[in-house]
Amino acid sequence: MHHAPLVIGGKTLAEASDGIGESRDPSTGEVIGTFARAGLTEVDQVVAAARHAFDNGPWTRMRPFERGRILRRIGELMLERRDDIARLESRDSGKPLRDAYWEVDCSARFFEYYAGVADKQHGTSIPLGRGIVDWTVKDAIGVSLQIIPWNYPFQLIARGVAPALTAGCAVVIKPASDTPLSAYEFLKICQEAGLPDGQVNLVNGRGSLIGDALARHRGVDQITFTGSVPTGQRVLEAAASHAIPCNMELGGKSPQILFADADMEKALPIIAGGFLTHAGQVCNAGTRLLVERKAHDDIVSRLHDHIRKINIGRALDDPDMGPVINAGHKAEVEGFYELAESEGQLLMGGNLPLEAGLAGGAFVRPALVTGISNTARIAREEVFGPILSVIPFDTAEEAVAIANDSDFGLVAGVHTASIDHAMHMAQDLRVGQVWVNSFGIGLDVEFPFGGYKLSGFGREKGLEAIGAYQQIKNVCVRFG
Ligand SMILES: NC(=O)C1=CN([C@@H]2O[C@H](COP(=O)(O)OP(=O)(O)OC[C@H]3O[C@@H](n4cnc5c(N)ncnc54)[C@H](O)[C@@H]3O)[C@@H](O)[C@H]2O)C=CC1
Repeated sequence: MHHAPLVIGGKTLAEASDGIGESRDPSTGEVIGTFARAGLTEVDQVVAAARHAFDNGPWTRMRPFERGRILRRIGELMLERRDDIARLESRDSGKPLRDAYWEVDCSARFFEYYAGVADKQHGTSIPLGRGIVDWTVKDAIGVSLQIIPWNYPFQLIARGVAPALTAGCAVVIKPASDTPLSAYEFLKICQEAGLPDGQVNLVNGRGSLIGDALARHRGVDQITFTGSVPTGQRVLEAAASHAIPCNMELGGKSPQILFADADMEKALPIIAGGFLTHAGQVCNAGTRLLVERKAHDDIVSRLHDHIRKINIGRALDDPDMGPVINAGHKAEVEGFYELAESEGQLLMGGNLPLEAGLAGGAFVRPALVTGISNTARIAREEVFGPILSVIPFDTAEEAVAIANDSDFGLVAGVHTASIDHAMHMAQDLRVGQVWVNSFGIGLDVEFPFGGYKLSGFGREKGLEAIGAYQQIKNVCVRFG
């Protein structure tokens, strides 16, 4: 049985003021770990520890290449422990084992990548004429609060913490209570790699209690949040109470646009992966399939054949699709199936695992919805489950109009053999990222990621992410 303590200023605290929480395996419903649940007392302590590390600790004063060496070591240690971390993450979050391995590998890539840019954070020199020298420096912003959701807990910690440390920040991590376990593995790796005490701190606990108190805390200088739109809006209100900047990575209802000229054999697994990965519990899941009308019946029949064969099972057995995060979320997803049935035709797939031991799991079946338009609720609301809304279009202009007719704007996929269609879509789609004949390429940490509209603002990943953790200071010197 795992236990995740708090880690505050380098000290490990097995107990906390809000008691002990339990974490369940979504594949079986069984308790697999416990965690110390922080309350308001620990909120003050953890912010004080991070502030102390930032204001007085060695990290911000270290030469950037030395910081880079420690960051690189964190990535190496992740890869050395990938088996243990992946198995823990697979059980705690319910994602198939190979996806959990991907999550660890991707986390290591974040640290490798930002280790390499730690010593390349140059300012600029601004010409103002003789007798004046003006330049900018990139200062660390201070204490960064990282509020983490339950779908990719280990990877989303790495995605935010690596650039924050690269910039010289101190960090407080607040994981989601459904997946509290792997964050402690991350903290242990940081300590072993030689990260100074207090530079990264961990507090598990209730979002509405400590998440809110942390976001309002005057000792916090910046917030990176990934999660739902309503919670993100609450975090923004808390941040506004002391006017600090935020990176917001919220939800999506991302379109995949399929033209009849696309290579259907190649497009099919990409479209299916786009809405089935981690049982659809991915912010950038491609859950709206906009299909050129003449290809509609063919792709629906191919997709239905595909999802019929989906093998659903216990995450550690590495099935095609594992469970959703918990029984409450399963009920929500099933509510969306009822909605879909009332709005269009629901085509189900997959075999539910009914053998003994899996009956307590939060399993749902993958589904397609046809016979709807883009005004249907099922085509507009984020389900966070494996359900694909299929909507026909006749022209490229109509495809763009339907794709953009959404509250969200995270990513889009385009499947076509025509360079004109691809370029037209890339120019006109109001989303943060356009994939052509693909929908994700693996360990993609190098390019920026983030949304338009209700999908949020700010960019994660790539060189763009570091800016969130820096202040630009201008220095102007007159001489002579
Ligand atoms: N964009 C994404 O990647 C994700 C989106 N979601 C969406 O959110 C829905 C609900 O999932 P939840 O786990 O309830 O997500 P949530 O958005 O409520 O929680 C995300 C994080 O925020 C924390 N939190 C909750 N209330 C807070 C508050 N008032 N102040 C500060 N932090 C707070 C939570 O403890 C967790 O760490 C999902 O069904 C899905 O639609 C969930 C996870 C990831």
